[in-house]
Amino acid sequence: MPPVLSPVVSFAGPHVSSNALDQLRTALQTHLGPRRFQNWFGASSRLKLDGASLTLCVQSPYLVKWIQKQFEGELLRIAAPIVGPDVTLTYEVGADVSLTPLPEDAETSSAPQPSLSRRTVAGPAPQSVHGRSKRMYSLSEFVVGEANALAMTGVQQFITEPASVSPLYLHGGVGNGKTHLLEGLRARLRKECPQLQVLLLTAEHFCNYFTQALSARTLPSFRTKFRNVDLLLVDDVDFLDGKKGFQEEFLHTLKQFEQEGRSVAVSANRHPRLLSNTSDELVSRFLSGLVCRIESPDDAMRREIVQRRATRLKAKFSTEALDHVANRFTGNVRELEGAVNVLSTWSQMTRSRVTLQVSRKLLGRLERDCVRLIRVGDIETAVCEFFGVETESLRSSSRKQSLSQPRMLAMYLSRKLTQSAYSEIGAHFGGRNHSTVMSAERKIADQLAASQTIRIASETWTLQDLLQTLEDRIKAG
Ligand SMILES: Nc1ncnc2c1ncn2[C@@H]1O[C@H](COP(=O)(O)OP(=O)(O)OP(=O)(O)O)[C@@H](O)[C@H]1O
Repeated sequence: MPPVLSPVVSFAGPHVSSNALDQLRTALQTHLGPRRFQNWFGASSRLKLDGASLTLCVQSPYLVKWIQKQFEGELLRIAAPIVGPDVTLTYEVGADVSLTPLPEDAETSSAPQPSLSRRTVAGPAPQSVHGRSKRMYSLSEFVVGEANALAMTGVQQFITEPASVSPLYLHGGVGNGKTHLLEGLRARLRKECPQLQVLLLTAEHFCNYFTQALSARTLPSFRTKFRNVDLLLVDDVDFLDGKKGFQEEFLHTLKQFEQEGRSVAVSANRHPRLLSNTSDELVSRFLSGLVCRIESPDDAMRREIVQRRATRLKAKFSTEALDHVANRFTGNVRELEGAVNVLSTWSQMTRSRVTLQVSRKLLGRLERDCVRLIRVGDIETAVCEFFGVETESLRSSSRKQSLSQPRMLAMYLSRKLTQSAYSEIGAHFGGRNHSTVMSAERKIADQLAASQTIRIASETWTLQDLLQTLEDRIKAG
């Protein structure tokens, strides 16, 4: 809760004295605390007073919006006893206000940093194994298509009006751009509004800081440091799943941000409802903002990503080679980029253009070396976990719908994601024959065509979403 405002200065009457502005600044500082005051009303903006009319000069329209939301009410309340009850507030943009630039924010160590004293903190280790600084992602480099359009819109909304979508929850499979979006978001915020204190860190780092504060008995200062940031971005919040103590602390942080009108964006590898070992309270907080799913990129997006990366690496690809790479690595963007790296390195080494033939040969080797084989057992495990059923039950002869539907889905996915024959799949799921598997495959295809929905616990899923979620989890291992 913000401190209760005491009328530090008495009403100055209609003739505002020249030091009214000083009184107002002092009162603001007392109310906001020196750090926030300095940040928003120090060198970065200028207050002018003419009679009862107060003007705040700031550098960008973005800042006006932000200050209106965050401080206008407080500012007028504080100003009233000093300037008079008729006080009005207007804004001036583009005045000669000097903005104090933020220090470079990248943490230079991969180890969790015990101190949060920087204005912004990059969470995951931003160094490569070679010790060079990691490239920071930007939103302009992010290829947008149907698979991630909602997430990108959510991010843009967070930039213009964070509170309207907070907490923003981005989720999707491995390597499909969640970290890229959060880093891009931070970079854009810093550019648009350098005063904003934006903290980006992984959930794992959050836990490390918390553990350290606990053992050093510095919990109050740990919490105060979080209180000082305007926007909190947390990558990989699924890390908290099953970690009760950390969840409580994170929930406490979210609540505090909410109470103070500050905003949070997070990313995770799955939908909040699939965080099965996360408290209901935290899940419902995640659900209360904007939840956006990021899917694997479609053909056109993959092609665009390959093209851009090849250009960035100054490698020449034939059109057929570009298509070949884009069609070969469909699972996630990280793998796609890895493939382009291999071909670009070859191109530089040989000073030659990457042709279809070269691409086939090199990627054929790469795939043999790295493609993870999915087994029917992996699919079974994922389906059982998702539906909360035991393996024995799934394999049993029971025809209860609560078992037959997940069993049919597991069979359908086994056909789709493995090379196993109908008879092998049938044998795996309780010694059933091949025609049972064929019939399961047909039924699920029909249900998909009919856009059927399925109810799991209290949640209704479209079959398509459910299958995609299961696929992502299986592929992620
Ligand atoms: N739509 C996209 N456009 C351009 N590059 C992308 C896109 N999606 C992902 N990438 C790139 O793919 C790589 C992996 O992305 P990123 O690290 O953001 O994935 P992630 O979803 O956070 O994965 P993880 O779940 O493993 O943390 C990065 O190099 C990123 O720049």
